[in-house]
Amino acid sequence: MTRTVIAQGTFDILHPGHVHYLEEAAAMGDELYVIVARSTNVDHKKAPICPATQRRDVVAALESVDEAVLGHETDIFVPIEEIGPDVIALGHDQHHDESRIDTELERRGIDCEIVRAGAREPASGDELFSTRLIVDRILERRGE
Ligand SMILES: Cc1cc2nc3c(=O)[nH]c(=O)nc-3n(C[C@H](O)[C@H](O)[C@H](O)COP(=O)(O)O)c2cc1C
Ligand SMILES: Nc1ncnc2c1ncn2[C@@H]1O[C@H](COP(=O)(O)OP(=O)(O)OP(=O)(O)O)[C@@H](O)[C@H]1O
Repeated sequence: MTRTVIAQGTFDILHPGHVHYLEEAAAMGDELYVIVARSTNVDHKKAPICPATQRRDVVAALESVDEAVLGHETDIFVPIEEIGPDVIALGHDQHHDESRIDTELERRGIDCEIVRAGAREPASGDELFSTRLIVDRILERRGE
């Protein structure tokens, strides 16, 4: 019986933190689907720089990822219903409330575990494991 895992996020400018999260998510099952957030749904921080199609394509190229899909425009549970995962892997710092997701999964009759992944060990030297920090450094170095 194949154990299907779903991971999700913005994945704007890919970095080792993303790779770590997706490798951890992949290790939770046999196949990993990644839902890439639509730019319009990223409302809890600055909008992504790269379009969703580009962000999906880069995530899809990662070895740990079996399939990357564009998220639904308005109902984030549609891809969950379509894929029917055994596990939803949340990122170590993702703002989602597990109990709220759990309640909605139950309401929709979706039987699926929610597991939070761990953080990548802190960056060493001048490595940046955060899209926001990468953008900040670009602005700083390019003199904006
Ligand atoms: C269970 C689940 C399903 C999601 N499905 C979608 C979706 O269908 N469409 C979408 O645009 N975003 C989807 N998202 C992503 C959220 O919209 C949110 O933007 C994303 O979690 C951003 O997290 P980040 O700040 O870690 O990048 C989903 C998130 C979760 C937890
Ligand atoms: N350093 C990290 N260690 C482990 N997981 C990470 C790390 N950075 C991001 N992730 C995970 O990758 C997923 C997508 O995160 P997101 O696209 O928001 O990247 P981000 O670098 O955290 O963005 P930002 O820095 O702009 O908030 C989330 O589940 C997040 O928890």
